[in-house]
Amino acid sequence: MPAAIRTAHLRKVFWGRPAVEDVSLEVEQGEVFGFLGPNGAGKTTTVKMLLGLTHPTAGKLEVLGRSPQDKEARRFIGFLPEMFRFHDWLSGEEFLRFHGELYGMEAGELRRRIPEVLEQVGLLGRERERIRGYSKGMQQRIGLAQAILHRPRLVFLDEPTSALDPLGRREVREIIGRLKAQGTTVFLNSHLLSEVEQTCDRIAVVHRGRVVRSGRMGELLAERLEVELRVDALSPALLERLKGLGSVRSAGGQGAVLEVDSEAKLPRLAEAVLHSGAQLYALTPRRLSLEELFVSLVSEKTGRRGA
Ligand SMILES: Nc1ncnc2c1ncn2[C@@H]1O[C@H](COP(=O)(O)OP(=O)(O)OP(=O)(O)O)[C@@H](O)[C@H]1O
Repeated sequence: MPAAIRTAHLRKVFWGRPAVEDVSLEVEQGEVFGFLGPNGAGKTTTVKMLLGLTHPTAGKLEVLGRSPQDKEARRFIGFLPEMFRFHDWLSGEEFLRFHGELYGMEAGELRRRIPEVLEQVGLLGRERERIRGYSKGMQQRIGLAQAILHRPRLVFLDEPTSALDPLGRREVREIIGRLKAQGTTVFLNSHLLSEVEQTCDRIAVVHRGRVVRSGRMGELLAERLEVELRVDALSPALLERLKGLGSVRSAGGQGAVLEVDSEAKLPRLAEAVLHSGAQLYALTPRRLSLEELFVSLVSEKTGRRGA
């Protein structure tokens, strides 16, 4: 089975300025893959190359084992663009029928499939209304229905929940879960990191056009820990030792909070305290959330926090 997406050293330059410097990705079929990065990192440009909407300046890419320009490959791909807003004079049903015909679906199949996807996205009963009158959340739902209508093997979702309330977001997470259960690959682009954390199997973080980190969600989150240390007295010598073991976030008279890159550092922290002659009252490790990991990764490269 070919990878759903494979890129090697993908690069795109607009008017002499690189939007994507060097992106190598491998997404297996059936995975939910999160593609993350701060504004302007090159995510949309990468997705456009994967969809065959813009040509790379350099590098290689394959989607479902084929070139994105290949018409056959396109039949198996679904796409929900960000800020989805067009054909709003059509009713939801007309809009889906129009897209189904573009995908080459037969009339009978469309009659069966349209109510199914409307149900999945929670719009059954509203399909006769014009999209112009839909709320932002309903517009995002009809866009999602369009992206999955032809049962794609690979679906690109660009900020699929930005206009949805918490219930709507949960429903989209459920839809993504069902797509995964059916073996569909989902390539998700989102700034809502708590959602990505709950939804994705693997992620890549892109920054200034380069992949700065990628891997399985669980493994990436296990890589870094925040540790709270409490001691009877934090001497300058102990503080120096702590700085050698991790990145100190805050330090006071009787404690410090620092970030370390593995659990193996925990006994070494305890040793450092004991060797300094201080009394260890507490050593409390905590895993970082995806949002904290993201901020940490991006700010390491730029010196910017709170991205
Ligand atoms: N058609 C274009 N012509 C010139 N520059 C472009 C074009 N498209 C994107 N860029 C530039 O390339 C860089 C990457 O943009 P891109 O839209 O890929 O980022 P992004 O990661 O999707 O950002 P966001 O999260 O804000 O959507 C930006 O500096 C952008 O201004």
